[in-house]
Amino acid sequence: MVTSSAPGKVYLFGEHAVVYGEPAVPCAIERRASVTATRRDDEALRVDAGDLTLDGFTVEYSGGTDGRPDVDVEQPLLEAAMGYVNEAVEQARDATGRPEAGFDVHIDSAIPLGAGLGSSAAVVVAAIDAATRELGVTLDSEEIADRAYQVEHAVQDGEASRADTFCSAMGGAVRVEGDDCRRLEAVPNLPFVIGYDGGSGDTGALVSGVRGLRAEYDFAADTVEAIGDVVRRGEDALAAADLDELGRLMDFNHGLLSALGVSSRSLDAMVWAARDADARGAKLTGAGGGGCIVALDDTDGTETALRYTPGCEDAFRAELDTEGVRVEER
Ligand SMILES: Nc1ncnc2c1ncn2[C@@H]1O[C@H](COP(=O)(O)OP(=O)(O)OP(=O)(O)O)[C@@H](O)[C@H]1O
Ligand SMILES: C[C@@](O)(CCO)CC(=O)[O-]
Ligand SMILES: [Mg+2]
Repeated sequence: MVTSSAPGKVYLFGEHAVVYGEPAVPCAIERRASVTATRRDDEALRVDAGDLTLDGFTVEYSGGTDGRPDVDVEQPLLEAAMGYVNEAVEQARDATGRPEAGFDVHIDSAIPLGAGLGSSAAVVVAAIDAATRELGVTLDSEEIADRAYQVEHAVQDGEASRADTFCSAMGGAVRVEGDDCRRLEAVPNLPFVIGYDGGSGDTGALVSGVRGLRAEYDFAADTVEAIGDVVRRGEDALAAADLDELGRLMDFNHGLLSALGVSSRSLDAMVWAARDADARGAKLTGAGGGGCIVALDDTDGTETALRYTPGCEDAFRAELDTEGVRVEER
């Protein structure tokens, strides 16, 4: 039995545009998904994902395909929900040359699902690490990041960047531009405050929406490029530890994401609550549609304001997590 964990993330800048080759800067946060993998005697995969729906469910895959959950969930919904774990186990089998290996997988996560905090990447990264170690193979973080990216790419129908998975595997603040992924060193203290509307967005559908707009309208393609420009300016502000400029650029980034149709009423309400509370800046994080915003504020103002904002279900401070994937127990 091996338990590994990996962090979620917020985007300081650049989600969506990163899918089209613009740079992005995601930052790992101290909220983790833990995955325990235990080798089985047969080839089956049994997944126990207590956080997956309101009640959670357990599903057993015999030979990887025809499993049924122990609650009444429709097959397409089940496949959508199980896709990430299934593919992560396939990657572990491939990496170890053990296509027949069966596992009991238990997932325990403090990252809300589909809310822009990278729950899918964290689960996939932790699952690949735990399952490969359980088979006696230790992959380095870069290989885990790469294999986790293959999973997101497959499950999201080819609509994924390396950003979430690289950030979760490596930890810290990272910069991703196409296949070029690196950790940013000497990052200033970033006072992140997160607002969560209790909802979620469908990453694949939101990415497809942006792809469609970009193909249809030149100005939407220009908007994607403008996000890239914001990120490049943001990197300078980050290097200069200029939090006011970072905040202004986050505000701008939110406006551009909003133009691309990936914000929502509650995300906008939380962004405005943060701005009214004198946050240095605020934007949605991740795919959008619902879920979380991230603000920069070193005072308690934004957190307090978010608590009183209709539509905001939870507000909390998030520390940068400098550690990526790690073993918790074996
Ligand atoms: N605790 C969990 N247990 C099992 N599966 C999980 C868990 N957390 C996330 N997942 C998988 O990840 C999916 C959500 O991924 P999705 O990419 O839509 O959102 P996200 O990663 O949270 O947000 P974003 O990609 O915008 O940062 C879930 O539907 C599920 O398949
Ligand atoms: C929307 C997106 O840019 C971030 C989702 O967290 C998609 C991706 O990069 O794969
Ligand atoms: Mg995701």
